[in-house]
Amino acid sequence: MPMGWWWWFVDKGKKVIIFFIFAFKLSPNSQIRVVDFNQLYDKNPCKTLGSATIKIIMETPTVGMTEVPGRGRAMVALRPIKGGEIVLRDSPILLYSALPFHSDNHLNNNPYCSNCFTTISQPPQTVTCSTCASQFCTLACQSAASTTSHTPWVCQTLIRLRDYFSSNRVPLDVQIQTRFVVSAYNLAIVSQSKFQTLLSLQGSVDSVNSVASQSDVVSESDASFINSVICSVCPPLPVQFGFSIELTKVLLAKDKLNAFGLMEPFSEQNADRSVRAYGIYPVASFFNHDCLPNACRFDYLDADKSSSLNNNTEMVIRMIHDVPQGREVCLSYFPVNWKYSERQKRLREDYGFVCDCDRCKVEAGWSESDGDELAMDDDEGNDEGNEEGTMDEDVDERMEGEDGDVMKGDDDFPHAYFFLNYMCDRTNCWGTLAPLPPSVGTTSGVMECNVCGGFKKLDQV
Ligand SMILES: C[S@@+](CC[C@H](N)C(=O)[O-])C[C@H]1O[C@@H](n2cnc3c(N)ncnc32)[C@H](O)[C@@H]1O
Repeated sequence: MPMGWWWWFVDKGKKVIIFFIFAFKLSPNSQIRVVDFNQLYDKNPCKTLGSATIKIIMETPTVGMTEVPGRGRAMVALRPIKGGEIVLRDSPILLYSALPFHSDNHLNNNPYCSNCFTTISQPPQTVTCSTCASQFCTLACQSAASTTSHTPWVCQTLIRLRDYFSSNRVPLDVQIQTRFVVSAYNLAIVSQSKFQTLLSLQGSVDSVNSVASQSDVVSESDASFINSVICSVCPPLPVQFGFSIELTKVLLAKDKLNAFGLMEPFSEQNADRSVRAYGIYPVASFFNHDCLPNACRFDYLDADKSSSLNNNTEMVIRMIHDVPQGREVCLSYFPVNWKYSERQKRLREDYGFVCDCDRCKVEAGWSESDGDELAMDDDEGNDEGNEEGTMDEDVDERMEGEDGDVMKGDDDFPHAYFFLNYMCDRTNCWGTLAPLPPSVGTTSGVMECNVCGGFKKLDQV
């Protein structure tokens, strides 16, 4: 609940000065918005202040965290929520590149800012670190990074790791995990409180091991390898951070269960869009999975950064449709058109649970070929473009039957409604559609795709 105090006093008998101090014990999605500087002007004793009256609105929290047996922490609707309503804006405590180390110095191979991961395809825009040659989108971003994601320790570490990985062939997933561990230890250097937040997220080596097959748990040998590379190659970490193989393994488990994949820019020509960066979003991490989600996430990495109001790394979670109070709000951890066996495999091996959502209950009774009508693997049956096992909701997976033949009879396929209404049908997209935020009490008539960013009117859907 919000608690507020305010004081006012008269300055030389003419001006009234008011101070507000608020203390909060709120769910993380609550916001204060300064909405109107003048609205109270005529009704308020602050009249003599003219335009200095500020109205502060506390938005009622839409979701709150609770424990759900068998599912751990979960986000639940605290009141009826409309389709399109924003239930969370979350900033990352940690972002790291999903590209190999050798790509770092070449804008053609790695056209993303090393700090905020916006696309910087125009060389004149680029700012280059004079020590390690990492690229940044602006001086301001580089300057912000120097005390957060790109400290002197990271800068020196990158130089050495690029050298190391250019002369040793190491699989991409291990390079990406190494980037994560470096970012996580750097987080311990720059912010103990954020590091503790990272440690408080779901994920221990045991929890992943419990259901997953042995081949897919946080690999003991990968963790040892990454640990030894960081010990032997990187500048030493301050002793008090307790750098150890055990901590490295725990961190990798947190990453596996909680990292969100942030995708490359969408293009209809590119069926193999992959991840540009991963992010740990501490509150968004509390959303559980459902194979027919009622909310989806949007990111705006390539949004115009010229306005100081635009925080391009913020994640926005919006409702896909209305839900009643008390309903759990869930995301899908991967594109919703994946077939039953793929979804079960991913959730079991990477997230350590067996999904028994309503959709899985129905599809469990289908034959494999029924599932094929909904989703398609690549030729080897792999989950193309989504090999990192993290919450890559946006990864492209094509749904078979593009001409509209995906729908089975209603009895076999009760969730047909979801696919018709909330899945984008643009070539190579297959994102999820959610209404734009509603204006007072009404759902907006325009749907936005969380992958291609396209808009559709509800009556076109
Ligand atoms: C990103 S976390 C979600 C928040 C988590 N429940 C917590 O307590 O912090 C992912 C983990 O939540 C649990 N989880 C998510 N969706 C679930 C579901 N549908 N059924 C059971 N467990 C689920 C699994 O343990 C999974 O590894």
